[in-house]
Amino acid sequence: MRPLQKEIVKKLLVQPTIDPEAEFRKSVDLLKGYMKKNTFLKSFVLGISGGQDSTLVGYIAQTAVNELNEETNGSDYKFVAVSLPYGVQADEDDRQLALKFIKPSQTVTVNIKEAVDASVKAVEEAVSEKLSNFLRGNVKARERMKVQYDLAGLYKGVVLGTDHAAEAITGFFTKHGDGAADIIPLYRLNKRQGKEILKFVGAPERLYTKIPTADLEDDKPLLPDEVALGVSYDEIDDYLEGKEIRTEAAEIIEGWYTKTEHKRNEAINVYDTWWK
Ligand SMILES: NC(=O)c1ccc[n+]([C@@H]2O[C@H](COP(=O)([O-])OP(=O)(O)OC[C@H]3O[C@@H](n4cnc5c(N)ncnc54)[C@H](O)[C@@H]3O)[C@@H](O)[C@H]2O)c1
Ligand SMILES: Nc1ncnc2c1ncn2[C@@H]1O[C@H](COP(=O)(O)O)[C@@H](O)[C@H]1O
Ligand SMILES: O=P(O)(O)OP(=O)(O)O
Ligand SMILES: [Mg+2]
Repeated sequence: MRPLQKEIVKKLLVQPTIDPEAEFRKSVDLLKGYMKKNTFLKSFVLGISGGQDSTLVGYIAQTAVNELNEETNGSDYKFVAVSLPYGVQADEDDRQLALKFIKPSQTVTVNIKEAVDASVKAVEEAVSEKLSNFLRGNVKARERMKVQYDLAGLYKGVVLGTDHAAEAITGFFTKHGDGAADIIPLYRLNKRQGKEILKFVGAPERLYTKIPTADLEDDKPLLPDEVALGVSYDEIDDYLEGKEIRTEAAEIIEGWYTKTEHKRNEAINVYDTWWK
């Protein structure tokens, strides 16, 4: 293994192979255990995009809620699935399929378009400059984060995140946007391991064979993550499993990893040395 690869694999805790049933149970039990320990909490909140990762975390959350309600002979716990389109979402049918599969306790839809456009307009007017489509994309991700925290406050909940090893390694998330959450049940898994679990729980194939997209840029609708990153998830997954991959691909991954180190750390203070 390359020296940095060794370090990354150790840090991100990815196993070369998984038992999907055991890993599914681990994530469900994490959520249940956290609720039992923090008795004030009664709900999980998560944005459902119609993509692979939110389908999986949503299903894990609903399973945890169903089991908690069964075990307590009640209906106190709920999973709040949040649809957060910017205007009309191109892959809305996938979101509907994901919701049909998850069967969430509650669904909330908040169209973020007005809030995002108002925020962008205020900043542009203040600085007399335009924000690029890329920067506007990050405003969308942060607005989605804000709405999820509004709902968590309202429903005595925690916000779930979909970050996993294949996103963490590349820093492929908006800082304090989709990167902000209270619990991240997929941490330790790569992209193909998430697929394996979705297959195990019987999710519609379309949702785990779908091309991953952040879908944030107005001028590049449904832009595949792999195009934005310049490397495939297959290669990222192989790298995370400790396998040898093309040198060019390894260099791209390590370039993202190094550039985004700040996203995997708390805000920098005088005692920090990792950045030196
Ligand atoms: N279409 C797409 O696929 C698409 C579009 C937009 C964003 N994204 C995703 O969102 C991510 C967001 O982009 P981003 O990373 O440019 O924005 P970001 O807002 O997540 O991170 C950039 C911010 O981090 C801080 N920062 C940058 N370098 C730093 C450093 N060395 N030390 C400390 N702080 C630092 C700065 O505040 C900077 O504005 C992209 O990498 C991608 O994952 C995807
Ligand atoms: N359109 C969306 N509606 C609800 N939630 C969304 C939407 N787009 C993204 N999300 C949430 O953000 C994460 C990260 O998405 P990436 O595709 O990995 O960038 C996603 O899992 C949803 O929870
Ligand atoms: O986070 P999601 O659910 O949007 O999945 P993907 O990253 O595969 O688009
Ligand atoms: Mg997505």
